[in-house]
Amino acid sequence: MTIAVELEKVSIQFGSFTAVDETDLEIQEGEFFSFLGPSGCGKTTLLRTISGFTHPTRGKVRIGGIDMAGIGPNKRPTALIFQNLALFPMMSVAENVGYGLRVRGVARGVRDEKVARLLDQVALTPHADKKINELSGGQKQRVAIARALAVEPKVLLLDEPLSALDLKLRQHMRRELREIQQRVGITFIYITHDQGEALTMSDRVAVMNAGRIEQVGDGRSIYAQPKTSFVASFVGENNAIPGTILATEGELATLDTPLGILTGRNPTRLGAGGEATLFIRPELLRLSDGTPSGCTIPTRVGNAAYEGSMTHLQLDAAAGTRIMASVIAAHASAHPQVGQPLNAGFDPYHAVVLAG
Ligand SMILES: Nc1ncnc2c1ncn2[C@@H]1O[C@H](COP(=O)(O)OP(=O)(O)OP(=O)(O)O)[C@@H](O)[C@H]1O
Repeated sequence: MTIAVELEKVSIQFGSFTAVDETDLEIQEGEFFSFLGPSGCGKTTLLRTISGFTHPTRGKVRIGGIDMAGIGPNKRPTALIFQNLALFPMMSVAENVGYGLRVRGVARGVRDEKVARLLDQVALTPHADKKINELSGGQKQRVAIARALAVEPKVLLLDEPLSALDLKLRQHMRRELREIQQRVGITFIYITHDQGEALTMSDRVAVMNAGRIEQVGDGRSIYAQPKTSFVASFVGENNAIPGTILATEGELATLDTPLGILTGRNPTRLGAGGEATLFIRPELLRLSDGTPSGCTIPTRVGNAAYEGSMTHLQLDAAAGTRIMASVIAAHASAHPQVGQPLNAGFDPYHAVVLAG
């Protein structure tokens, strides 16, 4: 595989504040790659650095193997789509898409042909003559993408482009963006604080926290095999139970916690004696009024919220700890009485023990 974008020990400082800290990363050609992280973690700063609007304080950015130091945004093989899209309201859809070609002096005939092909790729051919304010939110997104693709970037950078849309349209556009990316086959780099967006669209996701990438992987491994406490808590719902490691054996670590002695996988090979947190996903708890096999946390039902297909239970455990459990609503254990005692059990291989 060929590397489209490479960051080598990139640090970006604003005065004494470090927005991005010694980051190494390789993004492959044709990959849909997302940066996921909370507000202020440095996602936009990294994207602006790849596009050339911000310069690294230290380290190198390479695109297509070429060091981008001293190369301005207009000279890079990248295009950036902003959150507000920045479309030209007085121009038609076709004029917007052809704008970049017109300013580059591309001849009319060539331009028209290319605009027609791009409109077809983003399914806007019937809307070519409309003005921007005659379009829906999703159609405007597609105009912005076609306009960016017109100048044939090798890498398309997208800065939270769906955040202004309502939930239904956002979910629809996730599929559309992914389909457009697969059709045109170039690298998409996408930033978002919405984990659903990142996990559903991307080949790989980088989870960022406070200027550092904590983990890179496909959606499944980020969700099921978090490598840090931050990733375990930030991506998806999780129960976090702090404790002290009593013993380790093979892949497993056993913790002394306020909720009892609990065991989980120990992927980072933490040693006995240290403080750690055991994470167990709400949907991986088995609820029973008997004694389930594996680890058991005694609880009482605090609250049950029915949400269509799933029921979300809040369970009160020892030491004022609240445990979340999600059960398929059709399942018998999804309808307990408030105050009823229930044991929440789990298979130790479904839980993970991480530092912090
Ligand atoms: N030009 C600047 N001068 C000073 N500090 C800046 C500048 N640009 C960004 N920062 C700081 O760098 C940090 C990272 O900002 P950045 O915009 O990259 O975050 P983000 O992860 O994209 O957040 P959001 O999701 O809110 O857009 C923030 O603390 C921000 O205040």
